[in-house]
Amino acid sequence: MTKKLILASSSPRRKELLKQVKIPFAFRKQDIDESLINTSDPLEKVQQLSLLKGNVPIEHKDEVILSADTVVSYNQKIFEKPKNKEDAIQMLTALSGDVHEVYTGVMIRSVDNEIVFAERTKVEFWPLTKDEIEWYISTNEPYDKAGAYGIQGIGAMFVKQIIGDYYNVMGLPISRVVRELRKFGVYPEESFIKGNN
Ligand SMILES: Cc1cn([C@H]2C[C@H](O)[C@@H](COP(=O)(O)OP(=O)(O)OP(=O)(O)O)O2)c(=O)[nH]c1=O
Repeated sequence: MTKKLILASSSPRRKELLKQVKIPFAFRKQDIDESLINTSDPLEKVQQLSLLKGNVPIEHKDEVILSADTVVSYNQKIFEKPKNKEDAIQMLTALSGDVHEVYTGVMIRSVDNEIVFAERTKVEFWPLTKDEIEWYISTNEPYDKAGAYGIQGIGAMFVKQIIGDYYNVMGLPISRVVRELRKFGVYPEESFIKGNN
């Protein structure tokens, strides 16, 4: 029997990506205290945060919970969402003309199973001018995004090349997620690949 996916994330990108591959879901979220996680290792951090975010109650035995967390890592520093304009300027100035990594941690949990994993994508930025950074921030695109940019939006113009999953940068490595969800009995609607995993 197909299980019911519950997304424990308010990220519009994650909703969009699940819809893109036609996986139906409902939404359940609770506020978490992100300061509880204080590791400086990005791989550890996104996995621990996805676990914390996914700690919502399972209300029915057929439910499967999905949660995720994304950070940017550059030069031993972790960039989350910028708190203000200065923060965004600092992040984009650091990322300019260099390679950084984007990590997304994912947690999938049912009544009798749980997995946590993370994907890493390398992103290289073209050199950015001060004016370009100022203008970009004035569009307000950076504020709800780790590292102060959106690869899927205006931020696309900064990206020289990537190695790894593009959708991982957007906040959810969707092709891996689809494969892992199959193991939990969650499939795209009217799936022809059901039972074929
Ligand atoms: C680098 C990058 C990040 N992002 C987004 C993905 C995530 O939504 C966000 C990082 O914040 P997260 O804390 O991972 O997620 P969120 O606060 O948006 O949602 P929730 O905690 O409810 O799950 O940055 C992009 O949309 N594009 C990009 O290119």
